[in-house]
Amino acid sequence: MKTVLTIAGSDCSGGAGIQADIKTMIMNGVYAMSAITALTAQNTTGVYGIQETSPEFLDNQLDCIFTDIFPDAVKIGMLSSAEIMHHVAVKLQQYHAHHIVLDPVMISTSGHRLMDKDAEQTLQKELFPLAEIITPNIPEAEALTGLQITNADSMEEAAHKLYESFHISVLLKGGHRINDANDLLYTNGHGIWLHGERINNPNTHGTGCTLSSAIASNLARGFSLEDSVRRSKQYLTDALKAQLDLGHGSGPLDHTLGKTQ
Ligand SMILES: Nc1ncnc2c1ncn2[C@@H]1O[C@H](COP(=O)(O)OP(=O)(O)OP(=O)(O)O)[C@@H](O)[C@H]1O
Ligand SMILES: Cc1ncc(COP(=O)(O)O)c(N)n1
Repeated sequence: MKTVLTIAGSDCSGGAGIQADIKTMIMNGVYAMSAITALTAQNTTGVYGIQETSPEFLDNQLDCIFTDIFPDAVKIGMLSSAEIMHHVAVKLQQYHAHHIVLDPVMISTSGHRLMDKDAEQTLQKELFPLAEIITPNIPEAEALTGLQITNADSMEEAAHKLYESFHISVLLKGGHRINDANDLLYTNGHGIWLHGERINNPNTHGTGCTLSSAIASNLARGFSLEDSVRRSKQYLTDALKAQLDLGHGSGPLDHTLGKTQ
């Protein structure tokens, strides 16, 4: 069985973060492991507290994982501070980790900051160079490029700029636009539009975590980057289509695709 590690924050309500990642990995046919960067107290209505893991304890988790069950791919999610980022970068280099999928989680859907503003530079300088692909949403791509993204052309411009600046593949997610669910994969010097079916479902908590974990799972299983992204987008669409409705806010996905109902 192929193995995947998520380095991310815990969402106690189970919709995003580590919990969404592990559910996704199991459903995408890999063995899931986790190194927890922070505990969050959150639910479908918002984020009510963050307790960061100490950098030394994060090192301890990563050492335990990499010296025993080596991951075939790594997904990186919430990293709340520059210090945590630095420790993750050092360990990933020390162990020659590969197939790294980096979701630059900055602000939750509910509007809460999950990454210190002054950590954005460290993310770009220390972690982007290690990644095979980054998966920003539109607000994150705007923050990273300084461009305003209002349509398909400006999505292409921003993805191209990120690709040129960091020499890595980019999946610019279009979920924040209201009329479609089209994402742009920029790789090997050109953009590929992935046209998605917009599902009428207000419960989208954890879509970004789910997509990046599915991509890491598919890369671990040996699929090409483009195939991994396409398969993952289909999995996410199916999870939205299952129409789970839990909680008082933007609820979680049905990672089982309706199979347990
Ligand atoms: N209503 C929807 N129907 C179909 N696909 C969707 C819908 N909303 C979002 N998506 C898809 O979900 C994925 C994540 O997109 P989005 O831009 O929402 O990322 P995100 O903001 O990082 O997610 P998160 O909500 O976890 O922060 C993309 O593939 C996007 O196209
Ligand atoms: C621990 C953790 N990681 C990531 C997210 C982003 O997910 P979303 O934007 O769907 O709230 C989150 N809310 N919590």
